[in-house]
Amino acid sequence: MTNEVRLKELEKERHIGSAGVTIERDVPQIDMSDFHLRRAEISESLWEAATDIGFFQLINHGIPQSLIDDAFDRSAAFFDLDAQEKEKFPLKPGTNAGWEYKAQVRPSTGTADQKESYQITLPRMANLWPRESDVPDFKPTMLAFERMNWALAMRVLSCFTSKLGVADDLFVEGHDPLSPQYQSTLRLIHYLGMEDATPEDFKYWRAGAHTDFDCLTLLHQKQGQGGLQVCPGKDADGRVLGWTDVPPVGGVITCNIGDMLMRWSDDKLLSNLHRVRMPKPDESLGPRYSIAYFAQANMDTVLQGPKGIYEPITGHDYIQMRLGANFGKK
Ligand SMILES: O=C(O)CCC(=O)C(=O)O
Ligand SMILES: [Fe+2]
Repeated sequence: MTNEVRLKELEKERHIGSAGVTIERDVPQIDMSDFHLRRAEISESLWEAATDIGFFQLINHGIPQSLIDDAFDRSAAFFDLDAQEKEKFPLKPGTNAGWEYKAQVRPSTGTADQKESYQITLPRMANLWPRESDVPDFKPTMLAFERMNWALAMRVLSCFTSKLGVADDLFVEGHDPLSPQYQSTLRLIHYLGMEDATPEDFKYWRAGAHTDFDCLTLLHQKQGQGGLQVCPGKDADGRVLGWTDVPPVGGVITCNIGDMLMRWSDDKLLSNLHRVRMPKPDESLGPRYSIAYFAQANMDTVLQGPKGIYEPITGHDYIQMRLGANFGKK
């Protein structure tokens, strides 16, 4: 990979760690019901959002609420295990699989996110699943949830193909879940409760400002557990344009375009900054749980935009470059 590639995406993350101002903006809601009948209309709305703010929320998306609830419930049960139990499933740098505690340092802030996470990247899960007796139903719930998120992500991505002028099945082929090269990730996240925190602790971020590495992120939030803020870019002088709170509504899936798709679309689809702030004094200080599915093109997928303005890069090389900058690999 060239130095320009390395610099462009990573530079975007630097110098953006400060609090900034808050601005109210609409994050478009897109109704996915009757998808096959309404495909053209849905595709228009998705394109409009993805080429503008880069964020949108899906409603009537087809993932059953009972499965979302089960996934959050099993996630909390996993994080409730003692640290020495969770340490049996360590995240190995560069793998996006396993458990980490305050290990992700964002280039924008230089400090670790105040969270723990457990990541599921299916071909890399040997010895990383908790036992059935420790967290009953964890694996079957997560396998079902992972696959439904994949299917929804592919549905959304397929809506971009005709406008981009690429093959209808480009993204589905490029994220083939049956391939050993599959590297999309389901990440369970637990932001630590702040009930016993000191004023000093509030100087950190639950998740520092960043853009995602992937093609498309599907983020599940819990009703009332807010903090996610998005920023649609910078002005001509490189100042961020202000942060917008994304209301946490249960069952609604907040989506954003990631850097991999921005590059693959020759910068047509926009990957924008976001972060998770600490609760304010009048907000709940309790823990926050979220679950993100990151659709990341398979390791052997070659990312090359239709106009070819960037040099081709494999999914493998792209993700490794970004993981190295966040988890201190290499
Ligand atoms: O937990 C959230 O609301 C956002 C998480 C996020 O942006 C990420 O993990 O990339
Ligand atoms: Fe993110």
